[in-house]
Amino acid sequence: MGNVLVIDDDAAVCDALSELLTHMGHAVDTAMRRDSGMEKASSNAYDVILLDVKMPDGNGLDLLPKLKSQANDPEVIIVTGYGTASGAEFALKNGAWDYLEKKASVEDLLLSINRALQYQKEKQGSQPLAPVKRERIIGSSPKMRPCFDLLAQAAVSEVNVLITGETGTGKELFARAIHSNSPRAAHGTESVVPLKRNPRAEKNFVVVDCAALPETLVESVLFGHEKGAFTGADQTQQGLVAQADGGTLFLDEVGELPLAVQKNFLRVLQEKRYRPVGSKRERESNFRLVAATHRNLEQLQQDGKFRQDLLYRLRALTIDLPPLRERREDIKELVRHHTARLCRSYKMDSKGFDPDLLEALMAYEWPGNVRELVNTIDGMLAVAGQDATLFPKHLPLHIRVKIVCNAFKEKAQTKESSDDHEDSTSSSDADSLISFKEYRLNAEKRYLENLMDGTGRNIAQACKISGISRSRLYELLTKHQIGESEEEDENQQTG
Ligand SMILES: Nc1ncnc2c1ncn2[C@@H]1O[C@H](COP(=O)(O)OP(=O)(O)OP(=O)(O)O)[C@@H](O)[C@H]1O
Repeated sequence: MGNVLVIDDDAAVCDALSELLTHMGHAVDTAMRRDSGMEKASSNAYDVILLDVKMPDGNGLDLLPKLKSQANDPEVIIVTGYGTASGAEFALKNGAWDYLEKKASVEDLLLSINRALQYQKEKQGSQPLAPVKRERIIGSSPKMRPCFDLLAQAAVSEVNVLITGETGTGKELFARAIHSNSPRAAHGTESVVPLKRNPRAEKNFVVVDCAALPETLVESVLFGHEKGAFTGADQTQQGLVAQADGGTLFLDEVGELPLAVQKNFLRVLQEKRYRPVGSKRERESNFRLVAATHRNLEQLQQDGKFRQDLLYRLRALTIDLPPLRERREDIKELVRHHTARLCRSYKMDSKGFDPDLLEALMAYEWPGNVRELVNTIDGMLAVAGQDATLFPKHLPLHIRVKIVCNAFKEKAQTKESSDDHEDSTSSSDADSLISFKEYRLNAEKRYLENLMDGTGRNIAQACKISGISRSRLYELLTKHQIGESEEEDENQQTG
């Protein structure tokens, strides 16, 4: 029998589930708030947790990654009165066992609980997977944990793996780690074709950048060609599929593979046989496939740009890497790791970090994810030179401006919501309310002041960031009596 925790703010639901599950022989605890639920989950090893979504102290779904990162990895079943497709997607992507509506039948709920308990029992009895070599992959946040679990599973099996995630989230890093943790790396041989033909090939991990394949040469690059197969083919050439024999073929940006090639490649994937261009004979290649994309392959398939049968084949095991903004806890470790690495490679002394800088890096959204962070550190090291400590002033201007503007927006939002709150609680304050026009003017002035401070009063930069034309910006600055930099003034007068 299992240990179950019910987190639900409705006392009647807690009582009914507690009675039902206790009657079935399970040990049941209940919590009516998120914080007390989290406290209980941290100090007890539950097998299954039933989690409500709308709680008085916040959204229950936000607890999911933390609950899943508990040492015993409990199964979490979301039981909500307000089911939505996006809620269900979020829940499943974050490791929930199931997503049920409160109006579901008791039988459905019990079935889900029993299956989760059975899975937990079998998991406890099975051999744990050997820990994987992390290589240079940094990340200990709850969002990264399921990714490392899947990496471990992928390393010990031969299934095709699809790695998804925004640009710069570490897809290639994961693909390399799957290969180097697999038996294929241990038995790896040097590629027969000189590595300079494919600088990203190491041992028998072979990278195919589908976005960079010239359309007319795709087949030849992948499958090779015979001498004289086409104009310019003055010697027989081995393709990347042949190079990956005995190893791993990494199809990066697989969404860009031309439709015509997708059909051929599917056959190669199924049969592990290919025919070089101009050859009558088929050859064998025992490669293992790992593919990656930042695009939505399902959408591409619906738009007729990606074959459904290939999609089904590719995603036997999918690892979805989270964007950096969803795992900000990892930023400090990433900064330390990459700064130390870059300093070593530039033969520089290592750097210290001003606490304000780390805070600023944690506050930024990082649309280019870890790659953008690494490039930013690289740029900061160049600007800092021999300075022993990195400060926010070493950050690129566009990042400093974004951080300042975001902070301002947040402040404005907090103020707005506290104003709303005051409106709803106090009608006697009506005298102090201002017109919408006045409110908008104040907000406009605050935005401009912030923009000018953030850009160091640089008009060109301010226009670029705000999207406001130069003449309109001058007009607004004059209206609100805000000064721009003298240098810009002079340029304007002489220009
Ligand atoms: N978890 C991580 N730990 C340490 N470094 C990372 C991590 N994720 C990404 N990086 C670094 O970020 C950069 C980009 O990583 P990578 O090329 O693997 O991303 P990607 O998702 O394949 O990008 P793209 O979709 O643009 O090809 C590399 O310098 C890599 O070392």
